[in-house]
Amino acid sequence: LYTRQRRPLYAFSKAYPFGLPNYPLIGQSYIFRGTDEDRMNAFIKMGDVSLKNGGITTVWLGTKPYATISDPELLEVVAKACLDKDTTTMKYLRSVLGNGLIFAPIKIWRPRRKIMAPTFNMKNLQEFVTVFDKQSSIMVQQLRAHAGGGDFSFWEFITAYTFDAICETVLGIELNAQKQRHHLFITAFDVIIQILAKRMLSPWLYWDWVFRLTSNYKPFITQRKIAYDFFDKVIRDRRKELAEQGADEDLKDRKKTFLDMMIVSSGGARGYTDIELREEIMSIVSAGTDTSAVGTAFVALMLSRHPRVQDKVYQELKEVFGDSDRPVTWQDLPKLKYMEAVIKETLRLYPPAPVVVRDVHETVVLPNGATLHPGMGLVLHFWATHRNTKYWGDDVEEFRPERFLEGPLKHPAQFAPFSYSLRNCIGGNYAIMSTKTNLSNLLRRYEVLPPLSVPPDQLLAPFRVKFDVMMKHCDNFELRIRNRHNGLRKK
Ligand code: HEM
Repeated sequence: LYTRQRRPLYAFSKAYPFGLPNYPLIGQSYIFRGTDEDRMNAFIKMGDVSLKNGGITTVWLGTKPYATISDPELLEVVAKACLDKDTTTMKYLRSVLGNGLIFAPIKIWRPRRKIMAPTFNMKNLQEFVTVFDKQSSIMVQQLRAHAGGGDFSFWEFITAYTFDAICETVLGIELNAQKQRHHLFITAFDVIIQILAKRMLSPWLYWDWVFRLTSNYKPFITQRKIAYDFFDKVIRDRRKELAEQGADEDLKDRKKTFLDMMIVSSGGARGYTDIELREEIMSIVSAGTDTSAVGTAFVALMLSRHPRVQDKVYQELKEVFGDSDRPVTWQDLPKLKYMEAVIKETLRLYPPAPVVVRDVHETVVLPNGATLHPGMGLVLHFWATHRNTKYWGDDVEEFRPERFLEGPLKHPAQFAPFSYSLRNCIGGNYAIMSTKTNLSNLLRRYEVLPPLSVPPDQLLAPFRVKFDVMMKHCDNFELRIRNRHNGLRKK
């Protein structure tokens, strides 16, 4: 494997070493052995070494070296120069999402991003706030059984909320995941993600013939079909409805969904095929559900550990809503400035997508003189960038939302939970608006408290986290809630 073309890769790795043995065929991928928590710890270790080495280190996954970046100045350059996702690890996600925006090769990605971008404009997002409000009010109702009770997992409530909100805004259907639980389609999604996460970080499963021999293959195929059938039916029904109305270009009088808008913006009946539509719709659903749920759930955990911060959020809610339990409107959201700082500070410490993996196709010279070469991979390490003391100061591990209210950051790429540059998250504003609406309803009704299972002297310890295709809390986002007796809610 040591050929002349690969010489620069070895030279790079020598200049920015990770410091662990690099074995033939598996490289350093053995650091990802073990549980989901071990996998996240391996990513954290990569980030720590990168920070210690001035924001860059090299980790070998199989026979490919990955430059791991944690300095915003370097991150800014590579995020712009290397737009293609890493084929080695991401092709397995493509085996489900096809050429959907999130993993599409760059040639397909460009025109598709142009079609999707306008559907996320602010006016459309504002209309979705009524859906966020309706669905989060259901969540608040469902939580009643736990008010004043013991520890419970917030995860199942918040994940059902995001599924309901996403399915209504994207597809225009009421999934009712919050009321029904265990929806066939959600189970399918869960199983697919678990299997893909394992495959992506296990080079020995990269060969299809090996994967086919494992016990994961059959459930993967079965669940993928369930997911496809679900989306295909929604798309067929929607097309039919639009055709029956005889005006698939005119959405003026109906409540818009991403599916409708995508049919229109791709060119109506002459635009996206059903498969292309399914790819795009599945991309939004899969990119938008777990990420938002993880983000909001970590905010709730943080508030449960930081009562003074929670008090300030509550005071702000009182200023905006007074004593009313009225629905949240889009006009309320920009007023919740402190809440926004709390959300950002949580995303800084616990970014739901802690890393993004890209490919290097052309030579790129970095501001520190390092040169990336074709054949390398790239890890944009947001977790570590968010802990870079050069930009954040020595209190990086502290939860201090005020840092987002103290004027502009030192570098635009030092805070990148939604990634950076052209291929960043298209749903960042959607996520913040959905989270703010959800928290406004949750926190007007309940106070969130830490779980009794965690000893008081451990409450401010960093959370134990794990990685499937996303970062999550090892203890399933356990907390307690209590009704606010002095509260705003009259019901
Ligand atoms: C807290 C919530 C969220 C986080 C932390 C997050 C984070 C990210 C990240 C890190 C990427 C990868 C960007 C890259 O490769 O550099 C991404 C891409 C994407 N996200 Fe999000 N996301 C969130 C919510 C959402 C929501 C709510 C939606 C849709 C409703 C969404 C839709 C997408 C799509 C479609 C892409 C692919 C964009 C492209 O490749 O052009 N995300 N997101």
